[in-house]
Amino acid sequence: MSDLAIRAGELDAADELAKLREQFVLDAASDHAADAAGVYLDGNSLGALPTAVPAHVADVVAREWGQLRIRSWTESGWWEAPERIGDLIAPLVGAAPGQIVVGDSTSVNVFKAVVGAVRLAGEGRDEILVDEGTFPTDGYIATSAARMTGCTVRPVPMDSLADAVGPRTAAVLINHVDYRSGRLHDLPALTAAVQAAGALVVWDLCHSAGALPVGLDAHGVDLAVGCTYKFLNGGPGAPAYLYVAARHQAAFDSPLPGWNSHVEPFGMRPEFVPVDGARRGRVGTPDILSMAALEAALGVWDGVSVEAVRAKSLALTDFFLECVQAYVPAGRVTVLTPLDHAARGSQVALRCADASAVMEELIRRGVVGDFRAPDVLRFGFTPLYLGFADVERAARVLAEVL
Ligand SMILES: Cc1ncc(COP(=O)(O)O)c(C=O)c1O
Ligand SMILES: Nc1c(O)cccc1C(=O)C[C@H](N)C(=O)O
Repeated sequence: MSDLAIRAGELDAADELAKLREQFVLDAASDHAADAAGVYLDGNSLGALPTAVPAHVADVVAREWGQLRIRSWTESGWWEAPERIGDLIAPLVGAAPGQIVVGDSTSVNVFKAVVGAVRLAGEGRDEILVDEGTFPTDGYIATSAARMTGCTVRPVPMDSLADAVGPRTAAVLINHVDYRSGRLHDLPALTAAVQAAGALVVWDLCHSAGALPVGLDAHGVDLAVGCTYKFLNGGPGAPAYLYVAARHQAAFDSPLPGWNSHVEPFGMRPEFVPVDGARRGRVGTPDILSMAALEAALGVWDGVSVEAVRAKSLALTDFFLECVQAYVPAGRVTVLTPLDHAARGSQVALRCADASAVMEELIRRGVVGDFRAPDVLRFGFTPLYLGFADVERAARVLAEVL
């Protein structure tokens, strides 16, 4: 056994979060090659299945839908689900209750948040800034939102964002963690810089929520969105969420007012009168079955602190980098993810020739990460269910493949 494999065993033995792995379904019916136990490093794309989910979803289907039918909207708490589940996510992103509503996709919530931010910014501001490396959907939607609000959209490199924001800027849309490189952007400093110029900031938390502390309230963020199928393990297509800071809620003017965000949904009135609070971010009927899976998945967080998860995430990525350096032939990969903890999310991205073929072979051998064009191997680290032995094994298999 190598020194690193021995160290991995010691680190796992000392890991306070190691027990949480039992709350996930991992490797039960895996069909990967028998000589390599599976390592799931793609929780930054689709989190693993929490064991509590199937029974809860089955109950919602069989009893709440099957037997109670329409009564479940009131008797099973279906109607309140978007805000109730929003309040379960709130502590994970540092928000007080009453500011997060769950529903729709991240893309749709980006639209609500960006148009909402431009409207909140008021007259005389006609520019939306987006971070240059943004996940594509955010850029597409910001561009469309700009067309619809009479704004122009300007992609800016993150290092010059604080200088780029100015008196014409209405809103700035930033990915908290860059999906490709894993770089963590400085939310407190950038929020302050945007607001000092009189603009509003919208943070996309897809790659940070559930992996590291966000501190939405503490840092005075205006609006935020995120998905729940990555580090929150809500399942494929799980509903996303929208955060509107309490101080903006009364003036938040959603571009997608629906009957669910009406003050009196069952009044069936022709004119729209928005409801107060987080519910104003709703549009139509909540997707109850997906919400049921998400609600059960969030139970994993009972008694778990995001700070502990962050500490383990950094330890896992540090250890992976150390193993890669020790095992992989020099010069074969380039690390794209910042080494500085303050600038690192919960993934490691490696640039590598033939990255697509390399990832295909890794997956065949049971080490599941993903490939992002043109040449990036991406490995996501979910501290709730990954251990140090997994990490050591993944680096060893990578070296074998390379
Ligand atoms: C940063 C980021 N924003 C948005 C999305 C897209 O979200 P959705 O498919 O929920 O609209 C993703 C991933 O799919 C993402 O990584
Ligand atoms: N949402 C996804 C999907 O429906 C299929 C495959 C991948 C995804 C992803 O989430 C991709 C992810 N946002 C990324 O960072 O690349």
